[in-house]
Amino acid sequence: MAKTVRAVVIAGNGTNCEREVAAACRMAGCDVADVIHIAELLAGRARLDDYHFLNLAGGFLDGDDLGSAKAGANRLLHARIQGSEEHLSDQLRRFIADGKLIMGVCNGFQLMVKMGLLPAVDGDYQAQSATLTFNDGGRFEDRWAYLKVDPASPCVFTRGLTGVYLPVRHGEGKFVPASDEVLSAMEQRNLCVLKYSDPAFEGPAFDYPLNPNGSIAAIAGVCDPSGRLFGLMPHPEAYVHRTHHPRWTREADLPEEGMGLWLYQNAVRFIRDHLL
Ligand SMILES: NC(=O)CC[C@H](N)C(=O)O
Repeated sequence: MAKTVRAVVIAGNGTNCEREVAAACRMAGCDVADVIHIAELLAGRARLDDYHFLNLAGGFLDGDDLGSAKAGANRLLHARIQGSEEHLSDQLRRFIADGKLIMGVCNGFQLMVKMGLLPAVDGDYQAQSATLTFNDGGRFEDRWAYLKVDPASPCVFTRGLTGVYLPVRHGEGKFVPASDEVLSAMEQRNLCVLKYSDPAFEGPAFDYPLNPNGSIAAIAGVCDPSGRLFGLMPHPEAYVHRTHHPRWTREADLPEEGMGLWLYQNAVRFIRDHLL
């Protein structure tokens, strides 16, 4: 296990992007990218402690009943490991305290926000301080979006990036902080990592269609103050190769690697530099 970069993707109860996320992890240089069913973790047959990089994939956890990822958040927060006194949340707290990385995509981002893992402005990873709710348009949005990166953000995953172009596919992508205080604390600490933007990545785009869901302050992705926990509505695992680009047959000069891969490569670089 020594010197190997180990990623895990949690699956089950309605996730549908776990294989793509695992493939992106491997393409970015993870030596291990295991897809583990949540039931395996709860049975104690797999442990978060064995990994450096936890991925929460997109999908429709519990059929979006009660609001996307709400039931899943309760499960991850309160479920006990069978035959033990330990809760899964104990493993999760240890994972964060050990300086490891977590990325939630779409339903995984909704899960992190509803658990309180993001934005966690005060470093309290258990109090929910924002939500992701129904798109302003009232419809599921399936399109590509331009995302401007905050260069001053502590986010590990976006280091060195200016902007990325990625697909979104969600019905509940509107990010809403619990209060103006939460929003201003997030802005002050540069936790609003990704904002929907114009195609040149010049500034945030507040209006539809560039902002597909009416997110407050055009927020598309958020990190915690450490920069090691990150969630975003767009799907980086869906653009890891040139041929995933919607106009790849018409646009010459597209690099071989898709822009989404850059986020995973930054994660691997951080793990090699700090955790091995
Ligand atoms: N692609 C996804 O992960 C979708 C998340 C959630 N089911 C929604 O529609 O908002």
